[in-house]
Amino acid sequence: MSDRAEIISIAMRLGAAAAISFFTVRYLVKYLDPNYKLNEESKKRVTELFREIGLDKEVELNEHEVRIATQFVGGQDVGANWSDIGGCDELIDELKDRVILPLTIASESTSSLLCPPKGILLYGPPGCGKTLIAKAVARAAGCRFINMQVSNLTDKWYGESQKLTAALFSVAQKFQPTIIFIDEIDSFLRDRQSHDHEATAMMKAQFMTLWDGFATTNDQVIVMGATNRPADVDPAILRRMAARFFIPFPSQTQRRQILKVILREETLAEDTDLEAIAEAANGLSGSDLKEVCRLAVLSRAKKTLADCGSLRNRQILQQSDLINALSQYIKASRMLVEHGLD
Ligand SMILES: Nc1ncnc2c1ncn2[C@@H]1O[C@H](COP(=O)(O)OP(=O)(O)OP(=O)(O)O)[C@@H](O)[C@H]1O
Repeated sequence: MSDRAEIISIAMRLGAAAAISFFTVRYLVKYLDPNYKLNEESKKRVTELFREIGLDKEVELNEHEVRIATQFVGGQDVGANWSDIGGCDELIDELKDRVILPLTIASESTSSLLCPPKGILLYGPPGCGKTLIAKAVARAAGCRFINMQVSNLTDKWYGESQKLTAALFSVAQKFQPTIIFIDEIDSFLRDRQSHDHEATAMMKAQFMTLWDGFATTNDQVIVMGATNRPADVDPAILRRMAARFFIPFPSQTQRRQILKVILREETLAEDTDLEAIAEAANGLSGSDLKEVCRLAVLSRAKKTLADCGSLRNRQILQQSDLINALSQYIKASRMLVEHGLD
């Protein structure tokens, strides 16, 4: 074989070896990376979500930031409006003064005392509208809303949780103004305990350090937590959430207002007495009232179907529909208590 042919043959063998190595390494990286599939799915979800939210700015995100960005609330969910909330007028006024106003004037204000609080705690019994109110605040203030599921910050691989926690704050900063909402903050940032797993303890410490970092800048990133058990929240966290709002069980007047909001798109019979329903619904939360209304509308739909064969001519919701739904709901709740499930 001539020298030339030999050189070509060596070059071809080297090329083939390089190609095989390249594809082998690529294959190994792809299938040995435990988060490969998750990262690919996250990228797709984020692209879709950003389109929904109207986020068209080109921002570089690393793989951890992409996973966090899937927690942005978009589409239907982001729609909470003040008018979707019943019976909380005083609270809404307070939120407008203490949170929305500072957020909207932040860019023109020269005093650091005018900046919005970096931590907000919404506390009170379950189902009384904490999440609803948090979303409405984000919407009114024109903020991005990250509904942080704590499980998304915990990763079984060493060091990943810290990278995800760092990504949470960097994503929030890149898309500010942002509200990071953490439901049941007591279960994540609960009183630090000696038996906390080392990685969990490190993540909590890092969370607080990053949060403190934001507290001293002009970045508009707010951590908003909700809890039914404020006494279980780590005191260090409580101290960082200087703005606290109590959302209690609604009073009778508030229950009537909530019913009015929930039923605003229904046609009610003229003699409907929401005050009487509100009185009989003593002790129920906003979420309970929503279920009562759903049951009432459902039973009316069933009657319409039986009478007319279709829902095209929907019948008017009667007081009796609401009364029956309420007693059905209360009866079921009592059974839950009797069976020790509530
Ligand atoms: N004040 C209210 N006005 C209108 N609807 C309400 C109100 N409070 C609760 N609801 C209804 O109940 C649902 C559940 O409320 P939400 O999830 O905000 O309660 P929560 O206090 O965050 O509960 P949890 O502590 O269990 O997370 C809401 O989506 C809404 O439909």
